[in-house]
Amino acid sequence: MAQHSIITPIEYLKGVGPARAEVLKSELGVHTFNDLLKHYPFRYIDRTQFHKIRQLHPDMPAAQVIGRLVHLEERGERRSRRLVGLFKDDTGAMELVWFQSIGWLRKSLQVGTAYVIYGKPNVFNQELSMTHPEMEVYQRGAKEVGNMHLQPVYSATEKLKKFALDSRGIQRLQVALLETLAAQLVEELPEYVIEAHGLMPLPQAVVAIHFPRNQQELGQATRRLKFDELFFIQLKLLKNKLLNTERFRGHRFEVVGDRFKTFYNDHLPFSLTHAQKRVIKEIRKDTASGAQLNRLVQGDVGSGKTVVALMSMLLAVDNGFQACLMAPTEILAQQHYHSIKKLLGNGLASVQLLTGSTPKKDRRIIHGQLEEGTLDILVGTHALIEDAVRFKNLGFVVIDEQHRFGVEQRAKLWRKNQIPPHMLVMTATPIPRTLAMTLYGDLDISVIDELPAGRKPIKTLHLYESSRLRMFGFMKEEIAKGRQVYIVYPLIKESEKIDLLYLEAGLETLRKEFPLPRFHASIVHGKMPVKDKEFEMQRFVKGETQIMVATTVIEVGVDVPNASVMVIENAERFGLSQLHQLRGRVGRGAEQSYCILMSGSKLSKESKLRLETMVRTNDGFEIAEVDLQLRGPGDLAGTQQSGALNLKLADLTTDQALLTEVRNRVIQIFKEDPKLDNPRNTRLREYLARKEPGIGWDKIS
Ligand SMILES: Nc1ncnc2c1ncn2[C@@H]1O[C@H](COP(=O)(O)OP(=O)(O)OP(=O)(O)O)[C@@H](O)[C@H]1O
Repeated sequence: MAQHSIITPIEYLKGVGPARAEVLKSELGVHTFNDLLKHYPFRYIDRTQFHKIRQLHPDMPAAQVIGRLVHLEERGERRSRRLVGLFKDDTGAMELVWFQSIGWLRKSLQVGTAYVIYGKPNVFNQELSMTHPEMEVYQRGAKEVGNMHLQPVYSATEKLKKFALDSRGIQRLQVALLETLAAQLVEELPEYVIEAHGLMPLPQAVVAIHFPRNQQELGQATRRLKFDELFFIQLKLLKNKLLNTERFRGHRFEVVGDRFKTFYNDHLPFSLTHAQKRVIKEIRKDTASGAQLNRLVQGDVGSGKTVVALMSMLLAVDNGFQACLMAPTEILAQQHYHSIKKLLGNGLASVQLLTGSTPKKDRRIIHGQLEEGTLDILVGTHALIEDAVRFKNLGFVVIDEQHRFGVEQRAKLWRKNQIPPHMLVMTATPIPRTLAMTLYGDLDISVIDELPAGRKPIKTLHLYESSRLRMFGFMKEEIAKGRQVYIVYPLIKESEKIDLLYLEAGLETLRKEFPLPRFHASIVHGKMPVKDKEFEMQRFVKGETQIMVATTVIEVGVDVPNASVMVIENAERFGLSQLHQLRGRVGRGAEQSYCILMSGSKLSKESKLRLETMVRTNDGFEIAEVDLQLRGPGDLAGTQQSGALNLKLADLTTDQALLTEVRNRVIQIFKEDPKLDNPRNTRLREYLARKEPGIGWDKIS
């Protein structure tokens, strides 16, 4: 007989076969032995807790009772046909009711026998009852000798189909599976790691997660398996990071030259925050070290990332290299280009913009300048990674809003030079630390955790439609003070048509409320040609219009310090981080700023929580944590493509402490034994060479 392993297709498991395999595949995504092994119970029935009938109450989610079935009869006709049993213990009696499988139950249940039953207590016509309880013949002494344990409950397949599997059916398959794989349940972590962290042995943990004998055992098994999941992801990520610094020597930026200094002393219109200074220092240290810089800069909205990027690029230019900055949208690229030009003034460095809509003629000129090396800094969109774009000597790359670019695109820029350029990734989406460690475990992380001095916290209000006039009045007051206002409408792809209708209806009301010539508005939405968008944006930037009506194109990066009010229409339709990003468009100057969240009155619990969170706090990291809890990491921008989040047990919101413990361990391992040559790390070396999944972890792309 062929040797089975965890990658064996599921049909070869005893009790499965081709037909049932199809059901397992299509309904539970279980294709292999491994998939079934990791189809963990979603809860356990505690077979050690019992109730007496007198203690039962309809508020209990479920209860377990030992008693005797003293009567059984069928009642009702056709649709109301049911099987009713009378169940007694020494404190009382109750009815058990079944509407399905009546024939089969009549045959299998025995009046006069003692059963352990499990189900939800109900009260019907003031009588206590249980519908469709699970029934198990009670074995005398079972409770006393303590071999009743936690019973796993699995998510099951659709009940009524042929070859369906209920939780018990899956439980039986798990038993068969664990027997078949018994010889292969071997350790995957080095012994000293298991010992140092007090971990339950893997073979035992795998069995105990499915069939725990008690809560304590379940706790230990869960901890062990979570540890493995996180451990192997970290191992891979940190190994990559190590390889990068090892294999890729970086350009050494020896000097802090004239441009950097002149900019700092003469051009900078404000003094840097401590956080900005610290991050620039970190970057200088990296680039002087001779190793390639690979760093993620996280900063909350408005924390001043652009200046940090610019000063890093100047550092490159001072050392004879070119630099580029890639943004995810055309508008953002334009914004960066304009603010960089403005900050630099004349003569410090040459800057150009390259996007999809750059005319051919200009493109050619830019391409030429790049290859000759006469162009210092190039700002743009995806257009930067096209093959036609060749640098003479690219030394530094800044990527704004990393999560919109895939890792692959990052790599493409990287390959534009023989020695790869330094790579700085900036993200305005605060990523909770745990997620950052998992997603960007291969990058160093810097955080700009301070806003420029003098900023007043934005005041956020949640208003319903009934307060619309009040809101308009407030807008007028602010405009009268010389400030500018954003109004944002949702624009979600699937319902673009409806959204455009909203936008148009909203515009009509606005025009009535804010008539020309007193008021001027810019209008920007996704359907407009880029040129028109840019024109409208610029009118607002220059202060020619007081109101900017937009769909979420202004979500990231727009910088108009004079804008003091952000009104978000249908705010309940936005995600939390999106709301936070939008709010970040105001509060960028010294004035008091406001964010007004408009919503309908019928709100789901989740929408309410989102809006409440926004009103309560301005802290991007706190908001990101709530967002993570609400949506799970899979939904956070960009995480889908990471592949690193294939976690079955570990939960990034609740297992932060464990993740830190794991990560520190992995760091220490590489510190002591970078190549994993030490025999005690053999299992880890083998892991890194393997392609197929392991018992305690899944394949990691
Ligand atoms: N140290 C500072 N002191 C005062 N103002 C600053 C400072 N640093 C940056 N700014 C200004 O703050 C505003 C926000 O900076 P920037 O656009 O770089 O933010 P950001 O971090 O990119 O935010 P976002 O991700 O929201 O675009 C800009 O107008 C910038 O000129």
